[in-house]
Amino acid sequence: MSKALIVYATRTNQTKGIGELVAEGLRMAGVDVQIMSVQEFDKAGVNPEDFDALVLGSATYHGEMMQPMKTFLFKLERYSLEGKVGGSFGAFGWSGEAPGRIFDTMKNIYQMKMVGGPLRLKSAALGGGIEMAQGYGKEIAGALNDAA
Ligand SMILES: Cc1cc2nc3c(=O)[nH]c(=O)nc-3n(C[C@H](O)[C@H](O)[C@H](O)COP(=O)(O)O)c2cc1C
Repeated sequence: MSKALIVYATRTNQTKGIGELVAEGLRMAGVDVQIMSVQEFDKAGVNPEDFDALVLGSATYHGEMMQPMKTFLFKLERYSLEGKVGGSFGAFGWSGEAPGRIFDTMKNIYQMKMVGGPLRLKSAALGGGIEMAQGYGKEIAGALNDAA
C-alpha cells in the first residue's frame, strides 16, 4: 500500500479541514495517510523519506505562506525527496499565494513529481470545496499508481 504524509500550517483550521478532505480522497483510493500540523511533525518523529507522497498545506497571510511552513520547507533539505509524488493546498481569502509558493519549492528545490496545480480553496465548505479537495487526494493517488 502506498503511503502519503500531509503536513499543514493553519491559524483558524480552514487549511486543516482542506487537508483532512485531501486525506479522505487519498484513503478512498487505497492510500495509507498520516496527517499532522507542522508543530505535530516536530514531535512525531516521522521521516518523510518513508512516504511515497508528501502533500503540504498553508493558509495565506499578508501575501505569504505561514512562517512555520517556511521553516518546515527549509527542514526538508535534510531528506531525499527527489521523484516522490507531491501536492500542495491552502485556504485563502483573496490572493492565496501560499499553495503556489509551496508547490514551486517542492518542484524546483526538492525535484518532486508534482500533481495538478496547487489546490487553493477559500474554505473547504464553500463552492464545491469538499469535492475538489477529495478529488485532489484521488488525483495524487492516481499519480502514485502511475509511479508504481
Ligand atoms: C490578518 C490577515 C491577513 C490575511 N492576509 C491574506 C492575504 O494576504 N491573502 C489572502 O488570500 N488571504 C489572506 N487572509 C485570509 C486567510 O488566508 C483566510 O482567512 C484563510 O481561510 C485562513 O486559513 P486558516 O484557517 O488555515 O488559517 C488574511 C487573513 C487575516 C486575518
